[in-house]
Amino acid sequence: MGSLIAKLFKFKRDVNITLVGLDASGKTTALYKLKLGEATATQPTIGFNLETVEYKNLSFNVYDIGGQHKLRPMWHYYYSGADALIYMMDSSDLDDERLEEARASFYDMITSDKAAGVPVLVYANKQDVPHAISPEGVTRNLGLLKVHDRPWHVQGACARSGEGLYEGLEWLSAELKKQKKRSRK
Ligand SMILES: Nc1nc2c(ncn2[C@@H]2O[C@H](COP(=O)(O)OP(=O)(O)OP(=O)(O)O)[C@@H](O)[C@H]2O)c(=O)[nH]1
Ligand SMILES: [Mg+2]
Repeated sequence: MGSLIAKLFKFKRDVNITLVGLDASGKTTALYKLKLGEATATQPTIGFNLETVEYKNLSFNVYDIGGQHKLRPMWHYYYSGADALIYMMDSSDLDDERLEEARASFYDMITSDKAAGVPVLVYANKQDVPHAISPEGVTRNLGLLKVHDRPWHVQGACARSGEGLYEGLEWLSAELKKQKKRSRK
């Protein structure tokens, strides 16, 4: 009955998404591309942005958290209550130190007990830049092949043009649907 009413009135299910990643990886660009359909000029985020992005029957409340070094200790406050996590990776940044920082911050995220087991979507962003690391390379670099305690997916993307952003949300919505079905059993 509940689902019939939801269908009739097209009720949307709210899901909370926490979006993190190193500074300048493209989080805010992606958020506003999804929200407004255009690439907006961004400033480094101090604190967070919150926007709701409608996709199919879901309302994604996306918390986009600033990624500068001094802000990263704040990320974990936004993990509790998250239905899914998105990690934004700047695939064009081939600097060894930055790759290590990305790996370390990703590891902190997936070992946080505040969002244990929730699906993780990684955007391998900036695929438009020549020599960007491929989604397979990002998978290896972040150590995802060792992650077995949750569903994960790496999606190649270009936040400026929007390429790949909705494909990522498509994967997330399918995962969230599966989880909902499992929780009803
Ligand atoms: N070439 C290219 N540039 C991008 C892409 N996505 C974002 N950028 C650029 O990367 C820069 C940083 O983007 P932001 O969206 O502000 O990065 P952020 O992750 O929100 O950064 P913080 O708020 O500091 O954590 C901007 O100049 C964007 O235009 C992309 O897919 N390709
Ligand atoms: Mg930002």
